[in-house]
This record gives sequence, C-alpha cells and structure tokens, in this order.
Amino acid sequence: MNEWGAVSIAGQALIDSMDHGCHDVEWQGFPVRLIKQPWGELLISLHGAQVLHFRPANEHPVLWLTAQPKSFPGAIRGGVPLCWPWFADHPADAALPAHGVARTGKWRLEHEQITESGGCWLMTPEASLWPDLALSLRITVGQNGLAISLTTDNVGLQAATLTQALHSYLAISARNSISIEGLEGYAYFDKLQAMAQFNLEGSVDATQEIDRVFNHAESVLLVDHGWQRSLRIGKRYSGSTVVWNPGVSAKGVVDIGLDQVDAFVCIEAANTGCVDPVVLLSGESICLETQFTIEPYVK
Ligand SMILES: O=P(O)(O)OC[C@H]1O[C@@H](O)[C@H](O)[C@@H](O)[C@@H]1O
Repeated sequence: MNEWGAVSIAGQALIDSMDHGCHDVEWQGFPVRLIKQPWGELLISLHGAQVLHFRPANEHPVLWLTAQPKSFPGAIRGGVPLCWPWFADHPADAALPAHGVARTGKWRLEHEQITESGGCWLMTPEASLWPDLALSLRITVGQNGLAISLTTDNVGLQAATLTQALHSYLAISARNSISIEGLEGYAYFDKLQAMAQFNLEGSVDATQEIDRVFNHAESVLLVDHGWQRSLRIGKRYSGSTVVWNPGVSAKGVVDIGLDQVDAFVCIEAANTGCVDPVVLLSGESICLETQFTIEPYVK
C-alpha cells in the first residue's frame, strides 16, 4: 500500500523515490520517462513506446505491470504494448514475432507538454519499423483520464493491409470481483476453441482462462467491486475488442505466473484479421485509439 492507500505496481519503489517532475530513468534495464505530477503518475518506456503505468492521484493504478520483465530488449508485459503491424501471429510467416515489431522497437519522445491537469506526449520510432508504413503514438492525460492513439500512414505506393491492437493490461483487485459490461449479445471468435464463432450469452466470465476476439466497436465498462471503481474503456477506429486472461496457462510464464494472473485483465482495442483487417491505400492513414476513464462506481 502506498501513501494514497492504493495497491503498488512493480515500479512503485522507483516512482516513490523520485521528486515531482519529469525524469529519464531506468526501470529493470529499460529506459523510461517517469512523469510524477500533482495529477498523478505516468511511466512511458522508450522501448516499444509503451505506457507502463498510469495512476491518477488518489486512485488505484489503471494498468498492471509485470515485476519480472524479460531482459532488455524483450517485449515488456504490462501497461499498453503496441501490437503492430500485425496482431497475434503473422498471417504468412510463423518465424516473425507474435504481435509485430512495434513493441520491441526503439522509439523517441518528440514532444512533451505538461499541464495542470495532465499532458501530452508524442513519440515516433527511431527508424522505420516496417516498409512503407510510418507510425506515431500520441499519449494524452486529461481530467477524463488517459488516451493512447496510434497513427499509421501508408507512405508507400501500394495498398497495405495491417492488423493491430492496443493491448491494455488493466489492473484489477481480483478476477472474481469484476464485471465486464458492454459485450453482451456480440459475436466473438474463441481462440481457445480454434477460433470458433459464438454469440455472447450473458456477460463475460474472466475468472478463468479467456481469449476472445469480439466483433465490437463500442466501449466496455470494467466494474471492480473490490476497488469500488468503474473504468470505461473507450475506443476509436476499432471493430475488434479482445478480452484475454491466461488463467492456469500463466503457470511457468516468468513474466506473469499464477500469483499475478488475478491482478489483471486485458481488454484491447484492436483491428484483427478475423473481424476488421485494415486496408490502407497509398497516402491513407488510420488512428487507432483507446481511452481509459474513471466513472462513478455503481454497485
Ligand atoms: O504473450 P504475448 O505475445 O504478449 O501475447 C499475449 C496474448 O495476447 C492476446 O492479445 C492474445 O489474444 C493471446 O492469444 C496472447 O496469448
């Protein structure tokens, strides 16, 4: 527990050791920008342009972060990894890394603006991550919470197809203390059943392993009865909502483990191959966005 009575994240000791302000520091061997302000805390990794941590003042963390990341330059589990320019396995080449190349790419901070109630950060890759596709990331903190927008521009001469996700690891008090609202009645593909298609009857049960891609373009409400918090997960330009928790499959996964599987659920704004792959003509762009907003808790 920290001074606000909130649960600590894996990087909390580092955050607590720093003064208010903005700092370039190292977390577990990864270069990060730590922003500590009266409005809250934000930790951004330059490796992967990944928001690792966000906590508005006097709140529990919004995002979960592993305490045992793979060594640099591996993919960091937690926060909001960028899956791009493909989500899950590459459709044609199994040798390519799952979830693409953005989450392990080198990024730089182009612009930072801090305000009384939040701020804005613009990031770009240090070098092109994929032929003919330019990428940039905007992170915005305001009174309404956190928004992350990933913009892809087709700077080539041919049309390009991509899939992508903002793979949010949302911190929770416990899996059996939450409800996930807004997906009822929607069609989904179940990765645990060879991508068979179903319609969701009732609400999502995330107390056990779950790996589903919903054909769903709306927002989701994550109600945490343990923390008495409602978190709205909004999005733009996304027709797929992915819900993932590894359940018992986390056993032996070094950067999760069975002790942590109860501490998060992933609800991801995505464009997936089975629902809404994106085709960008030459000169076109798409801005995939996810937003996290704390709303009044209603039992
Ligand atoms: O271990 P990774 O590559 O970060 O992926 C984690 C999970 O990410 C989810 O988005 C996928 O639906 C899962 O199938 C996958 O296991």
